Amino acid sequence: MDDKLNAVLDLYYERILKERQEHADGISRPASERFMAVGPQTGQLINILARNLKAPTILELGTSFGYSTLWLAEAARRTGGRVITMELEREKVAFARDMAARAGVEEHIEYRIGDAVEMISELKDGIDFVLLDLWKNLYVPCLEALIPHLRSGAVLVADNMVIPGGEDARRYQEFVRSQPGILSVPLSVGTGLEVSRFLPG
Ligand SMILES: C[S@@+](CC[C@H](N)C(=O)[O-])C[C@H]1O[C@@H](n2cnc3c(N)ncnc32)[C@H](O)[C@@H]1O
Repeated sequence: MDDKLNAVLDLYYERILKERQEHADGISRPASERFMAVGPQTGQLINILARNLKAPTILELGTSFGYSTLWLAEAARRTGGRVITMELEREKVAFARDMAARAGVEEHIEYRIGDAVEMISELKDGIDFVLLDLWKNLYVPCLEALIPHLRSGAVLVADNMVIPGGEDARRYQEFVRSQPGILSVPLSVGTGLEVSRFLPG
């Protein structure tokens, strides 16, 4: 991490803490205004995992305001890879773009606006790393759409397995663990992750 990127991550972190405090105080905001960001531990973990890959194509499902994108973009910059990130809300993406430019990593990120489930099927490239962090009922349909695009050795990280957790998270864990060629474990980092690797054959 360089100073420029760290400074932007710190700005996000202030916002993340504020949002958590508002939640604890019972203040509710519409989803369109909420960052719902992964937090620094998960950010660091996805950066470590993605940095271990050679020139990876990294796919992020659920950009929101672009916090996790920065951790992934830093890994892309180091490895000669790139990040494709998908988000429904155009205004969030505009903010994410500005912050990535401030952090100096914008050239490593391609933003795609729309429904990720539909856009996955249009992917032309093989995918080496995936962060699943959109609405939880979409994790299973996203994985179904993703499997034909995964390169051997691809790593998948799914967020929010424990907080908020629930039926959708359990369904995803059962589904990913039952897929041929996928090894998968839960990890108690951040709000609870499922980390999986695609190793067919
Ligand atoms: C938990 S937030 C992502 C947080 C982000 N990964 C971070 O750590 O900064 C989930 C985001 O997924 C987006 N989303 C929900 N359904 C989607 C869909 N079908 N396609 C694309 N994005 C979607 C929401 O608009 C929301 O911004």
